[in-house]
Amino acid sequence: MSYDVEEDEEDESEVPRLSFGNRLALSGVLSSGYRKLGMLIEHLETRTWEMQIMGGDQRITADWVLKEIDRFAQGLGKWLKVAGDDKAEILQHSIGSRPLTEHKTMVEFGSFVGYTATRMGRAVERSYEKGFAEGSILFEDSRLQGANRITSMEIDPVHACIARHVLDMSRLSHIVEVWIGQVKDLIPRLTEEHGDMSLNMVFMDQRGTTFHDDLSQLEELGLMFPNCRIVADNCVKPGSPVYCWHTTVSERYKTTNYSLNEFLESTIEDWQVVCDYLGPLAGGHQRPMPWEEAGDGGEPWRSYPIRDL
Ligand SMILES: C[S@@+](CC[C@H](N)C(=O)[O-])C[C@H]1O[C@@H](n2cnc3c(N)ncnc32)[C@H](O)[C@@H]1O
Repeated sequence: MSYDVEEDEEDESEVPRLSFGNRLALSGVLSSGYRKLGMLIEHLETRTWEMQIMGGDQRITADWVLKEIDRFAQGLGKWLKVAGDDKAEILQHSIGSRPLTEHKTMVEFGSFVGYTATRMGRAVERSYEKGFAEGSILFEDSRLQGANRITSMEIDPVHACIARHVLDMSRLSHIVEVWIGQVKDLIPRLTEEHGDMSLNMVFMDQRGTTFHDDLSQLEELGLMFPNCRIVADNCVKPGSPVYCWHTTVSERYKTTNYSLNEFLESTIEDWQVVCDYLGPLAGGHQRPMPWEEAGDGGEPWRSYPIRDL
């Protein structure tokens, strides 16, 4: 198909030639990963439009958006690296187990398309509805007086824009905010915006090899309230060995390592590591990092048998 602009006889050299034929229009510029995300948005927009013309506007909810993303991901070549299926169950339970006391917030590291951000936002919204109906949550508390209840951090601006759009579609933008940047640079902003000990839930889903550094920054800045729940995904695939070692041996954490299947992949095993932070004064001395403990003559720490944790 060609979209050549008709040639203008007066000034031929100045006429821009817009042609898909010569591949000017983005093809080759977008990676296949981004193209798949474009297809996801197209799927969601088309399904939304279909619902609207059928008069089902009120059925477009966060749960519906999550189901549509699941449906899209089941298509051939459309798998998405999101925490769905069994992984979502653990996350959902963790959110439900943390009370929404005033001035407590939750954070996600790695938004991607906003799938878990939507799940977390919906879980919080459900708690508001329940708490407001029972009278245990005041309406003003539910909005934290203007501040968001969940912050999701994302390094890739394209992913961040998609996540914001998905949250808008799910009508959860008043609960979840997406911040663009690297987790390590954005963590200090949590202290500025929400204050010390403001976190009661953390979902780690960025890059496994940085989990332990990001966790120690949270500890150093005193951001986690005692009993803060930390759920870390993809701990075996691609893997976060130092984080698994630290959370398992440190006396500051009560940790359970769950073995489960990857989203929509019944033959691929992965771990979600769930810890409760017991507070800065918990336990005796802090154990050194594995490479410090192994020393020069010791067994290289990389050969530490992760399955013995
Ligand atoms: C596995 S995906 C997150 C999936 C999402 N939590 C879900 O389940 O719907 C990982 C995301 O983390 C982002 N990411 C990786 N390293 C990061 C970092 N250091 N800071 C912020 N985002 C990061 C990636 O761009 C990617 O979008």
